[in-house]
Amino acid sequence: MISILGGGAFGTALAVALSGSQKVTLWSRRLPVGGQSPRLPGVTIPAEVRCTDNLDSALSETVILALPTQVLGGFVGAHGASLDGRTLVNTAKGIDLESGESPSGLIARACPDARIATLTGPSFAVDIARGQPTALTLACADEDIEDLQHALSTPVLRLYRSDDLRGAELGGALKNVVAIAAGIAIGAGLGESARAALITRGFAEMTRFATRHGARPETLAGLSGLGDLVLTATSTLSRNYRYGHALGAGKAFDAAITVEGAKTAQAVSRIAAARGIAMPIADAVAELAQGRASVAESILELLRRPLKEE
Ligand SMILES: NC(=O)C1=CN([C@@H]2O[C@H](COP(=O)(O)OP(=O)(O)OC[C@H]3O[C@@H](n4cnc5c(N)ncnc54)[C@H](OP(=O)(O)O)[C@@H]3O)[C@@H](O)[C@H]2O)C=CC1
Ligand SMILES: O=C(CO)COP(=O)(O)O
Repeated sequence: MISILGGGAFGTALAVALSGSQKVTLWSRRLPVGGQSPRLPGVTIPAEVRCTDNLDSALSETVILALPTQVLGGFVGAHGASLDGRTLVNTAKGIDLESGESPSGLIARACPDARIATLTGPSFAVDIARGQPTALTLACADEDIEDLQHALSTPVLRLYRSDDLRGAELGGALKNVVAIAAGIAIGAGLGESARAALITRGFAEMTRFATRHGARPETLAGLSGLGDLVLTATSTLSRNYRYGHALGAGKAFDAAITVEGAKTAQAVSRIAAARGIAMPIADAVAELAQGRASVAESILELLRRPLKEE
């Protein structure tokens, strides 16, 4: 039995995908209307999925947290007593702006006796909900998760295990920042060559930042890092990419849409400055997301950097 907390796009997609092999309860603060989540229109939640807005009645031994990073700390803080002691699977891809914590760090603080894992990697909610083949990373720092790997895998949802929780989470958080930069490049009309350069140099930044935080470089080159970067930085299905595109084109973007990379860029830029880690692309995205620079200024700033070895 699996509980999923958060009836947005990803929580709903996982509920649909896992309901073929598991009893699934989907908790959300807004119940689906006509069997559909307002965050994933066009996907009908099967009748076997129990949908509820009563949190206490929703909890089973294994709980998937499908909430955005910036609300996760408040949520687990408020419900820590009910969630602690269970297996908690994070799906958020970001860094908490207030504390600088990873999603699993936020959960560990509120639930010290929980077994905590993170599910991450290249996967648009709509692909998972439609049963299209997907490969993801399931990471946990120091506990056996083979049982969980099997419980959350399906014939079309293939989970790889990793003990590099830090690397898996940082890859997922940082790729959103680079995806915004890639969207800016196309939105501003800089061309696909510029986007390829940003993706490549962005990947170098991701690896630099993550390894300085104890991650293994090969994790960054895996599904949770490079794999998700390739998906997110090249697809108009990505909200981070579309947000960047709007920024680059000088167009408005709906503030109700979840864009993890905007606040994460600010967190990354602040942490990197404090630790002396060069992150020029994340710095530029952070400035643009706060309206503190123009696209033209940011591009000039990146191009003016001293020439160096690759
Ligand atoms: N969508 C995707 O393709 C994928 C997303 N992810 C990651 O999963 C995480 C969740 O994303 P996603 O599902 O897409 O986001 P959505 O914006 O689609 O959904 C967010 C959900 O969180 C709920 N929510 C927001 N604030 C609160 C709160 N304070 N208390 C309770 N519920 C709250 C929203 O409710 P309401 O609708 O009422 O605001 C909504 O149900 C993100 O970190 C994302 O990066 C990972 C892989 C793929
Ligand atoms: O993380 C995702 C795909 O793996 C979803 O990306 P967006 O949040 O940019 O839509």
